[in-house]
Amino acid sequence: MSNSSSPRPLAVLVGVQLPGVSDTEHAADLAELGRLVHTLGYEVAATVSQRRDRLAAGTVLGSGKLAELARLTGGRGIVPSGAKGRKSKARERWEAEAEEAEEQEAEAQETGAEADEEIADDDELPEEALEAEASEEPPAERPTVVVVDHELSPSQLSNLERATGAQVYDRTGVIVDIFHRHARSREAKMQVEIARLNYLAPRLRESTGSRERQQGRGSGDSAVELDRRKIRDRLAELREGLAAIQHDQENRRYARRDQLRVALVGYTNAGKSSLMRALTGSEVLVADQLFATLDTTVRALQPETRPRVLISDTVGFIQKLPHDLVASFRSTLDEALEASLLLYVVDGSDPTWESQLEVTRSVLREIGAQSVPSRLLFNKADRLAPEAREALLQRHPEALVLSAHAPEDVAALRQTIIEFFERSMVEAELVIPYARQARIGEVYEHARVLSEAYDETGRRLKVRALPAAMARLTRAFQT
Ligand SMILES: Nc1nc2c(ncn2[C@@H]2O[C@H](COP(=O)(O)OP(=O)(O)OP(=O)(O)O)[C@@H](O)[C@H]2O)c(=O)[nH]1
Ligand SMILES: [Mg+2]
Repeated sequence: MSNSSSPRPLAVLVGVQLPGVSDTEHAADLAELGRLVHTLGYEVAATVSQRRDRLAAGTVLGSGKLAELARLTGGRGIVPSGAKGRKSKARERWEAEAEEAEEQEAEAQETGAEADEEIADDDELPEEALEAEASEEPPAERPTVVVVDHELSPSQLSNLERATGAQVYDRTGVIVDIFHRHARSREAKMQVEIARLNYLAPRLRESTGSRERQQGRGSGDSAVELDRRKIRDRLAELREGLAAIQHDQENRRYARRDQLRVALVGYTNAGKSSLMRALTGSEVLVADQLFATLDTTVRALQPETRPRVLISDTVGFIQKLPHDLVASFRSTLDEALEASLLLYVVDGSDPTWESQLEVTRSVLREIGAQSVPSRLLFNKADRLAPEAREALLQRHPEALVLSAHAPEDVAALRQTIIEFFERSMVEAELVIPYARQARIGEVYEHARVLSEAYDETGRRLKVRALPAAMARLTRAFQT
């Protein structure tokens, strides 16, 4: 099938430019979708884009554009159906929650109207008002996958599959699949499976339903019910397993509570793992892929400081990140919540850095991390012209502009981190009775010892530590 220059299967991107979305934003959205699709292993062969008031309720695109898309994939361009379009119902469906959609489907089955075959095209703009581009030449090999840059209802998804003859993904589906592929730890795998089952459940219902309807109504209900029960059971099992893992993690986090902690947060591919590597000398995965990192890694800042500073690398964010996925990565993000300092990593060389920063801010706001002290880092400075660098600093004079690949920049960042903690530390004297010398290690772990003296009461240490750590140490060694 594939030739040597293009060993990847081909995909077509589909985007609808809705009112209020500028050309630049629309192009950036599609470019990002292309990178997601590439991360998933496909080559983008063409893009079909249409300007519309809203997504067509039945098939996203209007009939003309749908036919154009189907020519690329080799499909028929229409949804095989005898059913009349009933727009209002279709629109309701589009807006409805998955559970509601399910009820409507049952209702439609009863009245004999196939809800998923309703196509409403009358909200399409006149042909001349459309600004559409598709790649001129259809590729020699046909794309086998269509990826739509919007969240699709189960019926839109199956309508598009029938019209194009290709496998159809929506944006969420692509992200869920990438997460599935990149999950490494047991915890991440479980989190992703929960998100995936939640995502697949309504779609599974739909496709199972239509297959069974072909076999005769009624016969399928028990099978669908069985699938649902299986999913429910599996979800319960996963949640239980996850709760146990997360309990362990909470304990580990609790043990680290007094340590100096920094979390790298930011948009996917901004360079968080690269900075993590550079700051800690660890071998975390760095890749030019979206969502390369799904697990939180915690390592000490190198060369080690006293007390040591722990750095965590976290999962990246993306615009329109499905809520379920955010929820399932909650525990990863708790790491950020408990840090004393958040480093917001932004790819300064990306023309959409502002909206990427906004996405990061809003996710962190959502989990309540907006009050954690933070520092803005514009990464990939090696790709910036001096003027671009200036422009960034003009917008954010408080930011650091740096490159994860430049050792002197990383050294400066290390210094910034150390100074941040230095400013928040307090000094005090601890007296360690001779009887409790065995616990001296705790002092060294959480504080920096400035001087030592001995007298009849014990060892007198002048130390610097964060206020909370100091309070705990003082209590621990009180006579
Ligand atoms: N030119 C340049 N490339 C960089 C820099 N930092 C990171 N990169 C590249 O950007 C890509 C993504 O880097 P990662 O460190 O994996 O990014 P991340 O933020 O951890 O991404 P996710 O884990 O996917 O969220 C890789 O190809 C890196 O080599 C930099 O300072 N300059
Ligand atoms: Mg990473």
